[in-house]
Amino acid sequence: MTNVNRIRVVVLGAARVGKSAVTVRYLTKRYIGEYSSTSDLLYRHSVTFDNVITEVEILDTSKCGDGCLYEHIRWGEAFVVVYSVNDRHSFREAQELLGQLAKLKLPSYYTSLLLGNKRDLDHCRQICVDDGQELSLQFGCQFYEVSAAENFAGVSLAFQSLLREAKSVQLLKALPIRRKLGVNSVSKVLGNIFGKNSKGDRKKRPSLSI
Ligand SMILES: Nc1nc2c(ncn2[C@@H]2O[C@H](COP(=O)(O)OP(=O)(O)OP(=O)(O)O)[C@@H](O)[C@H]2O)c(=O)[nH]1
Repeated sequence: MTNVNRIRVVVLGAARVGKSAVTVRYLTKRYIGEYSSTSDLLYRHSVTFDNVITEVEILDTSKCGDGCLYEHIRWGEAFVVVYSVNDRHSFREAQELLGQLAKLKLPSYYTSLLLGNKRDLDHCRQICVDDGQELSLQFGCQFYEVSAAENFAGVSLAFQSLLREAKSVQLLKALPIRRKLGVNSVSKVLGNIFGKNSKGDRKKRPSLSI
C-alpha cells in the first residue's frame, strides 16, 4: 500500500558529479565544497503540498555495485540522476542508470529527474543542453541544468518539480480502481448529463432555482 504522506527520493550518478552538493544545497540552501562521505546518507525533511505535510526521505548514494543499485531502485519512488556537464563519461552513466530504472520499475511507479550539474563550468562543457533534453525525452523524465556551486534557486526548482510530480503519481495510485464503462454505459451517463432518455427524447432539464 502506498504511503501518500512520504516520498522516497534516491540521488544517483557517477562519482564526483555533485550528488552531495545538490542534495545539501536543496536541503540547507548552502554550498559546501567538499564532502568526505564514502557511504550512503539518508536525510529527512518535510514539504507542504496543498496544505498537506509530506515527509521526504532523500538518499544521497555513493559508489556501489549492481546489487546495491538494485536495492536503491527498489527502495525509491522518485529518482534524481545527476551528471556533470563537463564530464562525458558521467552523462553516459546517467543514460545507463535511466535505462536500469526503466528496466526494473513499472513506468507508473516512479518519477525521475535528469540533472545536469556544474553548469558554471561552461568553458569546459562536454555535454550541451540539447543532449540532456534529448535524453530526458527518450526516458520521459524531467530535465534541469543547474550549478550547485552558484545557485540555490535552480536546484530547489528541480527538486520541487520532481516532488510535486511524485506526489501526483502517489495520489493517482492510491485512487480506487474504477470499473470500466462499456459503450452503452457511456451513452447512458451522457444521456443523464445532457437530459436525453434511451429513446432519444429530450428529458426536462434539471434546473437550479435559488
Ligand atoms: N564547479 C562546480 N563544482 C561542483 C559543483 N557541484 C559540486 N562540485 C564539486 O565537485 C566535487 C564533487 O562533489 P560531491 O558533491 O562530493 O559529488 P558526489 O557525486 O557526491 O561525489 P561522490 O559521492 O564522492 O561520488 C566537489 O569538489 C565539489 O565541490 C558545481 O555545481 N560546480
